[in-house]
Amino acid sequence: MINSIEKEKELAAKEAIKFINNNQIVGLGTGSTAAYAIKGIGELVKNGLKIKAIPTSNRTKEMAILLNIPLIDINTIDSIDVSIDGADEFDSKLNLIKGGGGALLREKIVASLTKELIIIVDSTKKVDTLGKFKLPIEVIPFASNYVLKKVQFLNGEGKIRMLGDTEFITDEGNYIIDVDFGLISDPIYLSSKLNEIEGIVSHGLFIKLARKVIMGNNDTTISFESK
Ligand SMILES: O=C[C@H](O)[C@H](O)[C@H](O)COP(=O)(O)O
Repeated sequence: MINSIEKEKELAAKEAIKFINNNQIVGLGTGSTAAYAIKGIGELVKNGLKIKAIPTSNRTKEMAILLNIPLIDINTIDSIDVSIDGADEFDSKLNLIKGGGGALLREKIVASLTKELIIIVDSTKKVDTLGKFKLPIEVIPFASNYVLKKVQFLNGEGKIRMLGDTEFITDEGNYIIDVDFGLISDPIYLSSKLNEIEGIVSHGLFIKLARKVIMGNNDTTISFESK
């Protein structure tokens, strides 16, 4: 089982990197599936592909440096041509839950700047309705208790993510609250309500950002395109 899931991730990644062209600015996602794409991009660069990349986390940055993938400062560009990233869940409208690895804030900024966001997943990530995966919400530490209380009014039961005995700290120095909202029948509404809460820096609902989801499915891949 484990191996077939890894195979699906790798197949999806291999398919996605075919959409990268010379001289593009490329967003590099975070997580175990995105790592396959980064490895593949490293190979392409070794073989002469000319790109400049923007990593979505410190982990991804380290990996890109090890693979000699040239990087560019996000604050010097106006848009990103293509980004390849993973997801924790996706639905038929290509709305996503992201942030299982805690990188959602930079990922969402990169996704928002991207012309073509390609999401790569294994077949366990496809759902009819988002919400089985607890929604990661990035909060400034000062507001964590306030946000925990506020999400209760939206029927969310949250817990601060821990790493052993201490709070998990994101690349931007924040906490993550993982919130169980039950099944999310209206992700657009929930997203807008969460955007109104002071202290939330970002949340893992990615609405209408993905252009394409490439899902590994046994020995092949299936592509879902946004309408
Ligand atoms: O914060 C992490 C990211 O949103 C990941 O892309 C997401 O959690 C999926 O990760 P994986 O490919 O390891 O399942």
